[in-house]
Amino acid sequence: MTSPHAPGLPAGRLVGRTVEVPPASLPTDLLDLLPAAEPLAWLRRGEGVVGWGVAARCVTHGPDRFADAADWWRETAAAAEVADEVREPGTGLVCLGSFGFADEPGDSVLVVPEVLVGSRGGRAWVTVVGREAAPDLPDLAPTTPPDAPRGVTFADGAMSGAAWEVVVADAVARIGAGELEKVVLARDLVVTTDAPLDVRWPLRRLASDYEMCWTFHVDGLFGATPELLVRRERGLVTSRVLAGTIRRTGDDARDAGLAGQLARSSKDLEEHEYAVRSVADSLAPYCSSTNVPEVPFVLHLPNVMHLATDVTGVVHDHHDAAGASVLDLAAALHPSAAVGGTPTKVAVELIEEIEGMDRGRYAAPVGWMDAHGDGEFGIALRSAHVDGDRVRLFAGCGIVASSDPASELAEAQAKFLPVRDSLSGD
Ligand SMILES: C=C(O[C@H]1C=CC=C(C(=O)O)[C@@H]1O)C(=O)O
Repeated sequence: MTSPHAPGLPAGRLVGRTVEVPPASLPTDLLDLLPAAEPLAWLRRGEGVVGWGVAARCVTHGPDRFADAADWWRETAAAAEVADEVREPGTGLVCLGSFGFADEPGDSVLVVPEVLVGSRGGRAWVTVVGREAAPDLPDLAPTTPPDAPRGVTFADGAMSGAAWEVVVADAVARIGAGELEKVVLARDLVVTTDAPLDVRWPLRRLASDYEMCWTFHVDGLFGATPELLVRRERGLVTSRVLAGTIRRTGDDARDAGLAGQLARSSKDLEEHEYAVRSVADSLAPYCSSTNVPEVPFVLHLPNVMHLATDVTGVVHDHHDAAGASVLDLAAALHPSAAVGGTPTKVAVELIEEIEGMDRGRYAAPVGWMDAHGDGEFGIALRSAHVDGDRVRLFAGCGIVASSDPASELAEAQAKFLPVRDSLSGD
């Protein structure tokens, strides 16, 4: 079920080129290049891709949303003619994408920008894509900065905090009764602003305040996620698994003690183990070898700390076009136990039954992919969906048998902070 072209887009094969540019000719912050209309971004520590304009767009939905998008991409890339003088992952034809969490409702989107600017390892490039003829290279100068959001007000989304605690308690009871081992429950907040939000404002804040996260925006979904669902680079696969969280206090000495507490917490280690196992099991059929560290490390973010494990592997047949693409891998991994639960099917059904909201594209794959199937997809956490002057923020927590509803609510509040703060006008 694909809609291959956005209304108004001309038909015809994609033609373009990638040229190398001196990094010094670009602004230090690639976000400064973005226009207000339909900006696209995937950046970490100043490296990654930004884009604008729509050369091609595909919308899928339903249980086959990943497979339909992968088919569209293979066909689109095979028909395209893009002269690539750089030949690195992320050069040549590239799309950015964001997928729905659940099979229904909601759309998943892939966009090929007309202009994409990339930067990695000291090299920078520009790709331009048009229909039947490659467009001229654009002037790469900073655009007019975004206006700060005004009149920002916050309200509960589908549920108040108190009602959500009752739902968490219900999940704990069901886990205690043996129905499942773990479920990740989320809630939403609704923000309204006086005028339509210019998403470049929160993007700049998130990229500078959460530089160890991947800051993204695709088709209204923006955020800064610490969790890389999967990276595929010339056949090498990496996945950063996060699960198990403790809030930071802002006092470095106390936080160091809390990090030790997190690393020894049986509740958090159990929650983490489910997430690592779900990722390793899902990658195994696609890889000739995988490496799963036995002990997690503690990832420090400004608002929270997480137990983290980097799982790595080598894709079968990666010299062959039949080798799994990063999108195939993301589809196989979604939803991992960091956002669904264990067993997956029971957890996803429980989420649908008791969470009381539509997750949209929160907690699902978001990222980019090139014509060789290399790319990066993160899990859209610490994220929000903007629609004009209305923004929906999301945050969730892994629930296991020993979870305490009040602590989980406090953890969810801490996970709202990155996007909340990014919307403040100062
Ligand atoms: C579901 C979220 O976080 C997941 C990822 C890392 C740690 C988690 C936790 O400790 O509960 C969650 O599984 C979220 O941030 O909305």
